[in-house]
Amino acid sequence: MLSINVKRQLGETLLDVDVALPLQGVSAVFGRSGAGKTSLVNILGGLATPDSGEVKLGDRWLYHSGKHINLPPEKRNAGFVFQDARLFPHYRVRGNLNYGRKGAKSAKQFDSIVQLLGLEHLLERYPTSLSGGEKQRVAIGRALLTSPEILLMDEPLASLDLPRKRELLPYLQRLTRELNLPIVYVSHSLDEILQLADQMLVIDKGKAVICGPLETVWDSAELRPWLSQQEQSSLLLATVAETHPDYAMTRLQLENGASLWVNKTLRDRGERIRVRVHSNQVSVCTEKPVGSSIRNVLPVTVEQINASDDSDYVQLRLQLSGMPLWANITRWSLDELALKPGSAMFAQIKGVSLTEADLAHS
Ligand SMILES: Nc1ncnc2c1ncn2[C@@H]1O[C@H](COP(=O)(O)OP(=O)(O)OP(=O)(O)O)[C@@H](O)[C@H]1O
Repeated sequence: MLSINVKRQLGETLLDVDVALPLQGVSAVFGRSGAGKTSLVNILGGLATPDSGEVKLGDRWLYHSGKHINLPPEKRNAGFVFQDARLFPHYRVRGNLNYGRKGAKSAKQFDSIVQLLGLEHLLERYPTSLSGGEKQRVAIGRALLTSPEILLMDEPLASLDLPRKRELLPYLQRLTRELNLPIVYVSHSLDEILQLADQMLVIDKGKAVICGPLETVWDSAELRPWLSQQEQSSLLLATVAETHPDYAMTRLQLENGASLWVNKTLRDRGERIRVRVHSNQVSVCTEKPVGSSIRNVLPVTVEQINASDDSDYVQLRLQLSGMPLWANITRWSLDELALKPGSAMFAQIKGVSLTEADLAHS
């Protein structure tokens, strides 16, 4: 585990976090601007010192105020990737990659990281000739070549425009799948977190609001206040079952056996997938609709109705045989359908609303 129990006064905000993150997969640190995400990751990397507390990586203390332990960054065995690549302009890509490379590491490791990040054809170039996404790939390569025990990434896509984000994301996905390296990944983008994270820590005003497996945090009441109506969604776990013979659509088998058609051709049968279903794209009917254009009609039970006076819509938490599915409906619909907890309904989800950005490897 990466055990973090630290306090640090940041201007008017007290960063006060006590969590343990598993040393496998990607732990996303999510929160609003100014929540304390960068301060936390800087503390983990030794770039900032807490006022008190402890940080333990596996069985090694990185910081312990009581024992007066505070390892400098270079002794922490942590790779760091920042928002901006921070490459040395006077070194070629090869030189940047070699910087900080542990002497004993083999040429084989260098080649495999260069290949993983698609840097082969860039090795002799200088940073000024690289795109933002290419620079970040070099920065990631440089961090990996220090053979870190953990990789700390502070919004590595934040400074890139949308096309460059799209270009870099698949490399990050490959890296997280192919390297057995725990990653702490700071982001305020749920799109990135959906694609990359296994765990999620939510920080608000310096405090850890919730921390746990991605699906649990995604469904939690603690996360909901952070999300706009458009961002509200459910995460369903599924397996690729079959592609449609005539249309570019794929049937996913949900964990409870139900089917979901999505607007993408996925050929890896049996592949495990996470599906994000936007709450605005889920409607409910009291009877099974006939003659509907909507491809996904699933029997559900109303579990919870969240209505607040300051909101013009109502959030329904539905039970889809053991899986939570959220729907946003109007108050008018709520009243007219006389919905109550326990009501048996049919949920409708448009196949066309489930696109590539909503699907992630699980
Ligand atoms: N050394 C410092 N002295 C005083 N205040 C600080 C210091 N470092 C950070 N802060 C303040 O602490 C708060 C948290 O900052 P931090 O950069 O960690 O937030 P963040 O969640 O990473 O934000 P963003 O998403 O905008 O990068 C901010 O209000 C910031 O101004």
